[in-house]
Amino acid sequence: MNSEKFGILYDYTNCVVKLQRLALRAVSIQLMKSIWISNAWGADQSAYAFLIGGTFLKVIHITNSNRDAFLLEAKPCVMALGFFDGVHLGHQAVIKAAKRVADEKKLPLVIMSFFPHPKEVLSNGKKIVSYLMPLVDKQKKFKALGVEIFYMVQFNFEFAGLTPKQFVQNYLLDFGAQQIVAGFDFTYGCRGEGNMDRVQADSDGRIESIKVKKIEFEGEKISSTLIRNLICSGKVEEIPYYLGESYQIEGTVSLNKYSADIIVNPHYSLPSSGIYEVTVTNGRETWKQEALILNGQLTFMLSKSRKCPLKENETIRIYWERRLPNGWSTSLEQSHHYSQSVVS
Ligand SMILES: Cc1cc2nc3c(=O)[nH]c(=O)nc-3n(C[C@H](O)[C@H](O)[C@H](O)COP(=O)(O)O)c2cc1C
Ligand SMILES: Nc1ncnc2c1ncn2[C@@H]1O[C@H](COP(=O)(O)OP(=O)(O)OP(=O)(O)O)[C@@H](O)[C@H]1O
Repeated sequence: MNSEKFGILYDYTNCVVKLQRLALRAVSIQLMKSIWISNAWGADQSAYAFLIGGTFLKVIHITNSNRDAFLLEAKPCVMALGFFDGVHLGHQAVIKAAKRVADEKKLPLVIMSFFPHPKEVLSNGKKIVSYLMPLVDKQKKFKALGVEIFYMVQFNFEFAGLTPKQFVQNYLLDFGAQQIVAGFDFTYGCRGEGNMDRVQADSDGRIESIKVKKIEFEGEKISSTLIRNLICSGKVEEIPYYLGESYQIEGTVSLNKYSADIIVNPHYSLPSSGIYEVTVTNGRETWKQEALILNGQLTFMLSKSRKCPLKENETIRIYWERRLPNGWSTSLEQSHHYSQSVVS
């Protein structure tokens, strides 16, 4: 074989080998990406784009095993950090501060969060956190605040054991964080020893940090825990001061003869037993409604005077407005008459 022919053959073989390597890498990245983080709010893949109002929020579930594959795509960014259950007014202050910096620096706004809740994992499952909202609602709120990428890192004992410096190097720097933003009480790394005052040192001076001051209402720190407690004690009318809006849940309608049972979707919290005024929307109509919670079951008492807007099996959104004083038996009685007239 002359040298020219050999050269062409060599180039060709080299090219095929390179293409094969590239294809293998692409396949292995896809395989790595498809490794599913278990139990993550019912989502079914580890990376997907979430379309809201014509723009996308990229959601990426990171595990120990797929981390390296996603690193290949990481770009310089401004990153806000925390669990953010409910995306209350304190969380919004953090995300808005991060958005301002992202806009100034012309960098994408990224959130790095964790799942399951660190308290659940670190208590060995003894502490169950009753979430305020499922992932899909959190994503909508993030998107509305201008977040472009949402990393959800699997929180397990191996991750919890990272030293503060390892976390900063392997997760913040490696994922492109140039600036991080978190609240005054954000901690990271083994035993929660890292805090916002040592980010510069842990990143060898490569990440700047902004620590957002405590956001309070009437002298109390606004927190997811406080909102969970308000729900638990039925004080739903106080929630907008902390959340910025009424507490919302979603459920599916199951019509009975005299009432409607609402099967609440997973990862919402239900207020304590009692009668409440709620606003309901089914996408076609929005109306005020009395709701009864008894033994963890949510039931609507239907009004005698108006046609039932609910349809069997439809999904509705419920806004918790206020707890009503006693007198629910009267309403229930009315709903009996009402439903009878509809059914007969
Ligand atoms: C890599 C890493 C390791 C952590 N290890 C611990 C730990 O060992 N003990 C602990 O109490 N918290 C630990 N935390 C949890 C944090 O203290 C904190 O709860 C978590 O980052 C969520 O922040 P947020 O509650 O402010 O949203 C760790 C956090 C990170 C990011
Ligand atoms: N009231 C607040 N003011 C300022 N920053 C806050 C406030 N609440 C939370 N943050 C910040 O928001 C991020 C997410 O916090 P986190 O999810 O722990 O909220 P939380 O309301 O304290 O939750 P929990 O009550 O479940 O501990 C963190 O960076 C945290 O420091």
